[in-house]
Amino acid sequence: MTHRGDEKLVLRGVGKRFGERHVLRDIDLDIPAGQFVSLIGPSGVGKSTLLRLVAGLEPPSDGRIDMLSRAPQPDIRMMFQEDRLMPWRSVLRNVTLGLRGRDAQARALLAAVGLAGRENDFPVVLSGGQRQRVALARALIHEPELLLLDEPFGALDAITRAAMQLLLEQLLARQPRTVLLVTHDVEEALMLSDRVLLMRDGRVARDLAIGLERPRHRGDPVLAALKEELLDGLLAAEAAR
Ligand SMILES: Nc1ncnc2c1ncn2[C@@H]1O[C@H](COP(=O)(O)OP(=O)(O)OP(=O)(O)O)[C@@H](O)[C@H]1O
Repeated sequence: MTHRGDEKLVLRGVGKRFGERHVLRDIDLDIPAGQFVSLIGPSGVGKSTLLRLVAGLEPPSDGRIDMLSRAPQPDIRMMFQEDRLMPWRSVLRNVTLGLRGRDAQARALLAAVGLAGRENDFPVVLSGGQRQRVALARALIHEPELLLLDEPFGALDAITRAAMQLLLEQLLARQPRTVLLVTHDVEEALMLSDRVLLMRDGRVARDLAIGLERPRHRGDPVLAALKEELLDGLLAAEAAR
């Protein structure tokens, strides 16, 4: 489905309970088309749970989540810390999984993620960063209205991680998508996001607009000040657990 620019993700009074445990509460959010939003917060605060609710993998206990779109069935794709590729399928066949007649598009996407010439390789011979590139191509070939990223670069070394952040930024500049990213890395959130949500005690405690120009520079003093502010917020949220 082509990105039309008029979709919107809306959450109203969303809560989630697992038995007695109230993990998420009172989440109200409006995320317009093309916005890149990061979710940060202490471990166990409910970031992944929120992503799973938005993906429709689990129902909320309270409230509602709507993807307002002209598409009858908006496409939502998810990417995880593990690549979740099929080891018995080639790189190309992982990207075209469930699709027919899209080889040319898959090859072009693999070239865009830096894997030209690796189409016939199997995941086992790729590095962790390369496998995440395939996972990214596999998500993007569907031209999703919404891309849900659950710490997709969390298992990568710092340099590969920075390269993946840059790649994601470049791909999104060419083909904007609405993105929800869960990350523990405050700098990653600041490099990529239009908006950072800091979660605390199952709620959105801070909703910070990041108005920095792109491409962004890690040494930018405004970014450094925002980083400090978010780290302080994270530490306070951690202390309140
Ligand atoms: N299916 C489930 N059944 C019971 N409890 C669950 C379930 N899924 C998540 N939880 C609980 O909900 C809370 C939030 O988990 P979640 O994975 O969303 O946190 P998170 O913020 O993503 O944490 P992390 O940063 O460590 O990945 C945790 O206490 C977790 O144990």
